[in-house]
Amino acid sequence: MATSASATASSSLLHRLHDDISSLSSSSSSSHHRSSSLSLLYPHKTSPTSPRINFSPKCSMNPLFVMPVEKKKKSSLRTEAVRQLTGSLTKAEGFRFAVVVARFNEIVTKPLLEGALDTFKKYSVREEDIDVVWVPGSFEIGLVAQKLGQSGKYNAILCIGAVVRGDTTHYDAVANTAASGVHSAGLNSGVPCIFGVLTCEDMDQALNRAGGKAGNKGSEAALTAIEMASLFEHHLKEIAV
Ligand SMILES: Nc1c(NC[C@H](O)[C@H](O)[C@H](O)CO)[nH]c(=O)[nH]c1=O
Ligand SMILES: CC(=O)[C@@H](O)COP(=O)(O)O
Repeated sequence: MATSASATASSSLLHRLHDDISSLSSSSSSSHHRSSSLSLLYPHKTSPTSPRINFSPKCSMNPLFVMPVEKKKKSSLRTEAVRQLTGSLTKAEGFRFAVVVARFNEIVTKPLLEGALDTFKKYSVREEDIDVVWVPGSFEIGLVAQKLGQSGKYNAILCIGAVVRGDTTHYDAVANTAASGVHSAGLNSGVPCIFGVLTCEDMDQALNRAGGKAGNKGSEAALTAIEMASLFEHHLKEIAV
């Protein structure tokens, strides 16, 4: 509640304000201007020429009136503060990576690998912290990725291959197995295994994604490896398995 001294101070302030407005309204030319200018000051006014001022402490016009802040209702759907965890791309120095790369379609997988290594270097990953392991084809990637993940030596495993459709349904077996193999390696080892294996209808599609007009998917996969390594190292390591 306002004290009597402050109530007196506020009422003289409001009177002065009222006098100013009266002089304003008598000098203003158009009733519209008058009512609009008054409405800015007296949003609850009852008429343009005789604004009503309520000195009640509960009145919003009283300068001592404190608008009650509606107590934020806690929703069962949301907490007060939502934590958001994400991996950083700026703290890659010191991370260790293994790269499993298929030799099949080497004309494609070699530039994919080079794109990945360039990206690791750009993000300060040391050369001595990268091991490259060659396998015959994409079908073999999953098993080797899991073995490397289970070694506990790496922050992430990057898997690179190029599966290109031929005349038979062999493509489906290799592509599907490569994908499920890399996925299982991550789940079984608990180490991020990144799927950088192209699955393409023809060689043009593959070359376009190995440094051609569609970019370099090996480089993109290396960025994913860095982000996942950071997420696990900086945010998920303490979480009990
Ligand atoms: N056709 C492709 C293959 N085929 C080979 C398999 O990956 C595997 O090495 C073989 O079946 C023996 O187990 N591999 C690719 O990476 N890309 C292809 O297009
Ligand atoms: C993905 C494959 O295995 C494929 O390249 C093999 O070619 P094809 O189906 O003509 O034997």
